[in-house]
Amino acid sequence: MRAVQPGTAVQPITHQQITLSHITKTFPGVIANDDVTLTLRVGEVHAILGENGAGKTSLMNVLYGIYQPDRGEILLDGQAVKIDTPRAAIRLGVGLVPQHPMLVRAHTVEENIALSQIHHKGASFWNPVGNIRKRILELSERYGLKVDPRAPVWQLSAGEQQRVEILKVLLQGARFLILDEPTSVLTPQEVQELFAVLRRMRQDHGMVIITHKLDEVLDISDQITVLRKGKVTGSTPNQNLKKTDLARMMIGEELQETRLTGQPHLKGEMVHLSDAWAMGDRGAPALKGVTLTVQGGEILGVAGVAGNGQLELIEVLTGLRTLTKGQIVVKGKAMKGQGAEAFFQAGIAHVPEDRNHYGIVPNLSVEENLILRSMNQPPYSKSGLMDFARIREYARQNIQKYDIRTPSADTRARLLSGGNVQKLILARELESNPDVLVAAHPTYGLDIGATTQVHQLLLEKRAQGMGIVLVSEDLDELMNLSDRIVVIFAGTFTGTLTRAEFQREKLGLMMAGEA
Ligand SMILES: Nc1ncnc2c1ncn2[C@@H]1O[C@H](COP(=O)(O)OP(=O)(O)OP(=O)(O)O)[C@@H](O)[C@H]1O
Repeated sequence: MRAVQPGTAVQPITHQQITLSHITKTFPGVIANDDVTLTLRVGEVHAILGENGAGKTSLMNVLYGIYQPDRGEILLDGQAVKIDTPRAAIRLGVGLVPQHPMLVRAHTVEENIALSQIHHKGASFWNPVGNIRKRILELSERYGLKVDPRAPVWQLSAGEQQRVEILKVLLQGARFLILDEPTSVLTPQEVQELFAVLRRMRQDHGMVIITHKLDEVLDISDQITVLRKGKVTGSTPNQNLKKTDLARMMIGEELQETRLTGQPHLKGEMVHLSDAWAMGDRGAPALKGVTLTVQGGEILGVAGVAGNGQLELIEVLTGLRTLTKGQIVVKGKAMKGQGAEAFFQAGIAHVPEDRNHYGIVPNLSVEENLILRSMNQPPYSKSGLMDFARIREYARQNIQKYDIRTPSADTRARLLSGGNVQKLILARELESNPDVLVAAHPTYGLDIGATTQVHQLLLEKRAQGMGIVLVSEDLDELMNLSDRIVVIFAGTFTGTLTRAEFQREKLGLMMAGEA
């Protein structure tokens, strides 16, 4: 076998296009992809748009060798190829940039990249890190992928970690890159940096990007393909298109924006947090003396660039993190030192940021996940006996009400598409009728139709007297829905704005700690 230095492709891959041809993929009760044909070309960013559950991720899993199609084939420059494992995909020049970086936090950038090269066909194990550093620097320079090879991963921002993931696949010799919702973990500035990198990479690569954000699709893509219920409903070059055109292609209707109107009907103080201090996971204070009040009947927006303390704030408000100093009072009761269950019993529900780890029990069914909060209580359980007929009816109603697309109530929650998992969590938390909902990025991963539906639900709940803490990085969402917006920066609040004061530039400066 020819000894090849790690990071060097066995042979340079010069293919110009890869085609998914007439792909059909079914799962029990679902046709995820129905006779789909799509071509990725070097020199193009190809966006795939579609509602939650439309089949975008399944199609990419076929391209990356995770799923085997029932019918159809993959053609590389017109020649049929077999991609039956991710390793086969990598060998043929297909790389996947995961949505959430999967790096070893204690290792450096170059160690992580070296690890990813170990399975590279013919790679040499001799001094892998030394060789890789040079290649990283070359690629960083070529595509503007700024990252320090010697930095430990735990010190990197989400955007930097994503760059490491991109470098990983480039060093594996990828010619075609799959980016599944790459902007979901990024700040607006980081999105622009990523797009600048993609524009430079386009000269040598073909890329497919999945995103629900229509502005981003218009900004970055050359070609747009829309999937609906597993089928391609249209494919068009990105020329003279507007957001409304994309919405119509996706859902067959005009885009509607939901906006809060009228004064809030305040129902009194539900939560009072005063001079709250909490430690972050890295052992430094993440919240430094913040004070806030949430009233019933209002939506309090929390704006900030990720990593400025919002995660810790959410955890403090839901009993997942203990205050090191200060007080938290829920409906007049001091709650400091109590756990998440006590907070839930006190009336606080939570839509977590990391839905797969904290939001669902993946191996339980949709029905079991829906009833998780209340299965031991009447009317679903009496004298220790569960009323399965009632539980089934409850699940049926909520699957319908929240439009959770699932083959059945018995389907394991982990088999739902990302957006439908999010709808399931929202259904469970909102139906527990809390006094306060702490919602972290509640529309993250949702298609535009579902986003509108969630916005309407939040406004309805506000009108019914629920207090809502809405943490989001989407300024439009915050400005459309909030009664007040508090801005968090470096663990402190840089100010609170009321609706009349909402202004994008002002919020941006406050988020950067400059106002
Ligand atoms: N391993 C699996 N087993 C059973 N069903 C699956 C599996 N993977 C996907 N599905 C189903 O296939 C359909 C398409 O899902 P997919 O994840 O491809 O949608 P998506 O367009 O990526 O959605 P989202 O925007 O919500 O991420 C869904 O109904 C989903 O439940």
